[in-house]
Amino acid sequence: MHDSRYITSFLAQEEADRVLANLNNEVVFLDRDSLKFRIYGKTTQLPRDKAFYGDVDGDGKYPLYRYGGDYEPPVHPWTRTLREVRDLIADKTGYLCNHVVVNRYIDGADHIGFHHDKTRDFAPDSPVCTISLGGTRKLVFQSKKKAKSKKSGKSVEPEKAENCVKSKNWGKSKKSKKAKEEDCLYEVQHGSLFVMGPRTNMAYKHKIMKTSRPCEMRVSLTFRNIKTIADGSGNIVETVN
Ligand SMILES: O=C(O)CCC(=O)C(=O)O
Ligand SMILES: [Fe+2]
Repeated sequence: MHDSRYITSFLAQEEADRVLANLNNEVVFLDRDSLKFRIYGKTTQLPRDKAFYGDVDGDGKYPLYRYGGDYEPPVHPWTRTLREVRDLIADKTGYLCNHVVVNRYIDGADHIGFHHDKTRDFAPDSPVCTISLGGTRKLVFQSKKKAKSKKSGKSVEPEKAENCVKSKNWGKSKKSKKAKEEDCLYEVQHGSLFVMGPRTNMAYKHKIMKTSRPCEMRVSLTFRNIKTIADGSGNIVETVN
């Protein structure tokens, strides 16, 4: 799909197991109550856990990723394992990231709805590199053009993508009417890397679907290269290009 890539076994099974076990000890997640947000006038808890880590220097300067919430959570210095994975991605793909959002989906009810990533703080043309750990979940893309054309009644062909699996009854049963609206579905599995390019993020919305099937906890590491740097008090001090 456009400029994205899905690499199933970026980390070997044992390596992915070790990374997940280490992160369970190292990462401190924010309280879900601190991440409450308003939707349609109602205050709702975020349906996943989050934590922010990255390049925090000796003076407390850190990469600032304004992702759209009212509250800018603190960015902690890399843990040993997060830095290790960041370095591995840089070695293998050439993408050097200075920031990661760790998402934890405890069960199938935890999810992230359709959205595109806010890019105002991204280094130009940089991708989002996502490592998946734990339970397999469905990552779904829907083209913004198609969502629009649904309103205008015009049809738009979905793009063909490599490694993009379709659900079993994709487009067949009435139940999967929703699936017809989705262009591309990846079953993001333990140890995989999804590189979402800037053009994909611009042309598509993405989500991690809810599921009613039993599923293991999933942790995703969403690495980004952030150009906006803030000081310890949260004031923007520089923009690196
Ligand atoms: O958990 C994932 O793989 C996706 C998370 C995501 O889309 C985001 O944090 O913006
Ligand atoms: Fe996202």
